[in-house]
Formats: sequence, structure tokens, C-alpha cells
Amino acid sequence: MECWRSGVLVRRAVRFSATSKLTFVIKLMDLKSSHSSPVLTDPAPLSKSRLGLPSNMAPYSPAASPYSSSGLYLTIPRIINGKLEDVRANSWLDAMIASSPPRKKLNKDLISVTQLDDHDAAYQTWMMSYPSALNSFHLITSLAKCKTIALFLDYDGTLSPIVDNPDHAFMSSSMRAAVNEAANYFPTAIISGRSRNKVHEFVRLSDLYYAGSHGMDIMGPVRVSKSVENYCIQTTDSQGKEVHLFQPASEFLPMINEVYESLIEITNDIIGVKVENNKFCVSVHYRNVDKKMWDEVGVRVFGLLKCFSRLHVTHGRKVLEVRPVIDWNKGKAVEFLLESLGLSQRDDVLPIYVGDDRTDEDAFKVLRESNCGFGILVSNVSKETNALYSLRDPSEVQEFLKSLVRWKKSTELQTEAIATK
Ligand SMILES: O=P(O)(O)OC[C@H]1O[C@H](O[C@H]2O[C@H](CO)[C@@H](O)[C@H](O)[C@H]2O)[C@H](O)[C@@H](O)[C@@H]1O
Repeated sequence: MECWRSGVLVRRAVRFSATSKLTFVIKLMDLKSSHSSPVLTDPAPLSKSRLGLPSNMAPYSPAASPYSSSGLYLTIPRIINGKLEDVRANSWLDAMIASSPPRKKLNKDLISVTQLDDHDAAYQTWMMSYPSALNSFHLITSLAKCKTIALFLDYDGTLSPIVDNPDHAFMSSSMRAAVNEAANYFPTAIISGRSRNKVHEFVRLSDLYYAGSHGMDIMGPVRVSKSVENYCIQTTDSQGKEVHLFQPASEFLPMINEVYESLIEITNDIIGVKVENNKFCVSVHYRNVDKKMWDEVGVRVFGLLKCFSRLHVTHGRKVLEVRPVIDWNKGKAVEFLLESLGLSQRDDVLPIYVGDDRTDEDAFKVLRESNCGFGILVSNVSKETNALYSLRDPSEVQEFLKSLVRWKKSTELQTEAIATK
């Protein structure tokens, strides 16, 4: 594959795969020319010294990249001996299938009783390690006693069910009411892979915080914490309220737009592909693509990305996510929001993160490792995870949120009764 020269944007014909024998005209960037690019010459956009934040906000380290420098191999997590391990895969298709477990639509007419039993047995066994947050509710509330719960919620697959058309992933009004009530009682943030504006359009609630682009676009409270303040732009939200905007990947914006245009161009002949601009990242959906063409989608996306050394691809639910290679993710966003809210490093705070996707694992891991809160994985299939508890689907998430509010109201009533005695 050839790229462009001397930092000048040119269009070139690129042969993507020997099998398809198709030639596409796309815009590409030359790694060599990167030295003359204002976007690429800068060091990583977020560095320890520049941000002045703890080591957990350190810049991206190539050694930690899931991709080799050649871009030919990627590491994907697989369950080996019951543990999450990185294994190398050189097949796009393998990786895409491995990281996109099928949505479980049980058609009992088509699935044999044995298959159903096997699935249920595996799920029940898995739930012994990741118990239902509903069944464990008393344990959870005993942990939360005398503490402030901070709620972090993923959007797709957590607050809205997974649907074929990403533009139609609407939240039910009952879920909206449950989230709204929860936000009245607990500091609450939505952390999504979507652009912040888009997830806000879906949720349409004002009393919570939003982090879009997998945490790379955070609108949070104006906070006294000096450590985060310097990296934020003070602005006002749609209600005119003063807020802080934190966008650690802002210098990637031109590159992301460039790649977005190219991805549309190189995939427009594959039926079912949808390319979504999520501001600081781009999603290439293949949910509606014939399975025989998944490989081709991967070849084209990874082929294009070879020419963008500062972008990489992660896997979501039947989606390839193109992202800047900075050490920033949903886990970092949780830490940042806790810090902004004045809730970090406090024994009287219990952060709870609810999510369904691979990208949510970063947040689960942060909570698990800091030992200050926990994750709840939304899944109706067994999966290796850093979460502590599980919920089957968004309807159980809704029930969990309502239960938390009921519990909080009753503890407040009890406190009031004691105080008036
Ligand atoms: O972090 P999230 O809020 O979970 O966002 C992750 C991606 O979610 C969306 O895609 C997923 O949901 C779609 C709607 O149900 C579904 O069609 C798609 O197959 C899923 O991957 C969203 O469209 C992506 O941009 C987000 O990155």
C-alpha cells in the first residue's frame, strides 16, 4: 500500500486485498510525511508533565499498544485457563468475531433444548463468580452504608438495548425516569463511546455529567481541584450552567475527520457498513454486513490505519472503533470525574460503574484495582470481566437503579426519624 508524500494530501489507488481485487481511491497519510504535519509532529497530546496529574494519566506507551508497529497483528483478549489473556491474531475475521459475541436472540423454535440447557448451565456457573447485582442488593447496600454512591453508566447495551441501527438506539421513557431519579440522589455520569452531543440527545437529562468518545470528551463540574483545572476549558452548558470541558485528544480532531471521510469512501460499496463520527473516534459498524464480508471490512479499515500511526482500532459489539493512541479511556474518565467531583481517594465514596462492552472493562479495572468501588457487567452470556457483579440486560439495569433510589429514600427517612426522636 502506498501513502502520500511530503505532507500534501493526494488521492491514490490502493489495492486492499488480493481476493477482492478491488481498487479504491482513498486519502492516505504517509508516516514519513508525518514530520511536517502539525498534527503528527507534536508529542502525545497528553503527557504526565503537561497534565501534572498522577501516573495513571501518563502518555500512551507503544509497549502497551495492542498492535504491533507493523499493524499486522493485533492482540485480543481471550479466556485462557479462566483468565483474560492477550493472544495474537493475524486474522481480521477472528478478531472481529472474538470481540463481538452475537446478540443473544433465543429463538426457541430453532435452538435445541440441549443448546438452551448448555447455555443456561454455563451462565449459571458464570453467575457464581459474577453474581446478579439484584440478588446481591443487600450486600451492595451494606457496602454503601454511610457512603456517597457515585454512579457511572455506559449508554449502548446498558441504558438502551442493542439494535441494528445505531441511530435508533433510543432509551425508553421508563429508563430515562429511572436515570433521572438516580441522578437526583447520586452524582451520576454517562460514559459512552458515542460523541458527547449524540449521547446527550439520546438521554436528554440535565442533572448529570456526560463523557463522550470513550471518555475523551468530558463535560464535568467546575471543580476546585487544581490538578485537573489546568487542562479544562471553562464554558457553559445548554442550560447556561458553568462547566469544565476536558478534551485530551483535541489535537486529533483534523485527523479523525480525515479518517472518517476516508472510511466512508473505502467502505461505501460494502452493503450494511455504517461509519459513525463520534468526534474523537470513529465507529465502523458491521452488524448489518453479510458475515462473508466482515473480513473485507477489517482488511480495509486496518489497511487504512496502517497509514495513521497515531490512531488505532479497538473492538466493540460488531463495531471497529478507530481511536487516537493516547492513554485515555473510560477508566481514566472515571478517575477524572471522581477527582472533578471531589470524590476521589475518599473512604466514604462508593463508585459503581455499569457497562456491557469491552471498553467498559477499563473502568471496571480501575475500580477493582483501586479497591474503592466495583463494576457491574451487563451481559446475558458468560464473559471474562473485571466487574464484580452482573445484570442480564437494560431492564435489569433499570430495576437496579430504581432499587438504589428506593433504598436511598428509605435510609433518608430512617435518618430523619432518628433525628426527630
Ligand atoms: O460506550 P457505549 O455507549 O456502549 O457505545 C459503544 C458503541 O455503541 C454504539 O454501537 C453499539 O450499539 C448500536 C445500537 O444498539 C449497535 O447497532 C452496534 O452494533 C453496537 O456496536 C454506537 O453506535 C457506537 O458509536 C459506540 O461506540
